[in-house]
Amino acid sequence: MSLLEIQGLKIGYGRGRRAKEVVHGVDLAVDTGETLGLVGESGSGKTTIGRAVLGLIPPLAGSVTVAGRPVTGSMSKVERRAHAQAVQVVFQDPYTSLSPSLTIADTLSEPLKAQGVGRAEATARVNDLLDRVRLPKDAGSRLPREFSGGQRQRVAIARALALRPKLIVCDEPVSALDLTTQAVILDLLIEIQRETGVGYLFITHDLSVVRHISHRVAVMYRGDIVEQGETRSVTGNPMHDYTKRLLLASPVADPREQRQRRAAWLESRATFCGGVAAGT
Ligand SMILES: Nc1ncnc2c1ncn2[C@@H]1O[C@H](COP(=O)(O)OP(=O)(O)OP(=O)(O)O)[C@@H](O)[C@H]1O
Repeated sequence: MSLLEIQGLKIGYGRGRRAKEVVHGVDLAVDTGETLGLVGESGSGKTTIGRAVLGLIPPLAGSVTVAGRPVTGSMSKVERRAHAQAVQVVFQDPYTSLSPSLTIADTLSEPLKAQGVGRAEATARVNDLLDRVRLPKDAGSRLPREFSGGQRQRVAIARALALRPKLIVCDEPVSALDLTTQAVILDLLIEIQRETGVGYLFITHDLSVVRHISHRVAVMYRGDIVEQGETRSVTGNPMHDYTKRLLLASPVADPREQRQRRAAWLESRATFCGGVAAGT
């Protein structure tokens, strides 16, 4: 059994006549030590799936299991606690995801204390976490505002690692960073995965990020997975028209190839689904 298993997952928002299904029966899996890139345009349902994995939205149908334990809306307190230990999250915005009034050490020790870890062990683990994300030890006594976006994202990663989770939902964790910092943070996540065996459900709209970090990729379009497989094969030989469009929209270093892609993308925009694809 995979670390994360999602089967026939349907999710909707609203009630009664306002009810709207936005995820239409999705199957996904992530193994220990693996990164699955969940890619698709804005509004396709990626974050909604991430929230279901975190146990924040009950599904309309289907199932989510993490390390063999079902994630449901009716988990007991003990089950929720075990789930919070097994699955953590890193969000997109390093400027709003950290409490501005807590020192970095307090930010990192908070989840440890909530799980009953004693003060001395918490201090040792905070130092270890700072080391793991390559922040200096004296970072612990400082506040988030004293750090750059990339450094704050290191803190957010350290906080996610504090409880030694099996799985981390990474929801656009590098989208707010400049390109160089993006690459550094992605390399850090890869290194942490090699050291700890953590699995990542890596949500992004950016295929170049997926290429960098994901072993496999699942492409979402309007609430459905339209294609999934090994990253190399999906990005090298896409089968679905929507994946082809995403690839054309993904930036490349060579300016000439970039111009050709832009022209092809504009052409595909006119023809794909009669030009009505959302968010383009
Ligand atoms: N709390 C909510 N209430 C009602 N509808 C919602 C809610 N959250 C999301 N939606 C809708 O669900 C659909 C999927 O949204 P979701 O945020 O999962 O997409 P996404 O692929 O993560 O997009 P983005 O990349 O912009 O975050 C969208 O149509 C969105 O408007």
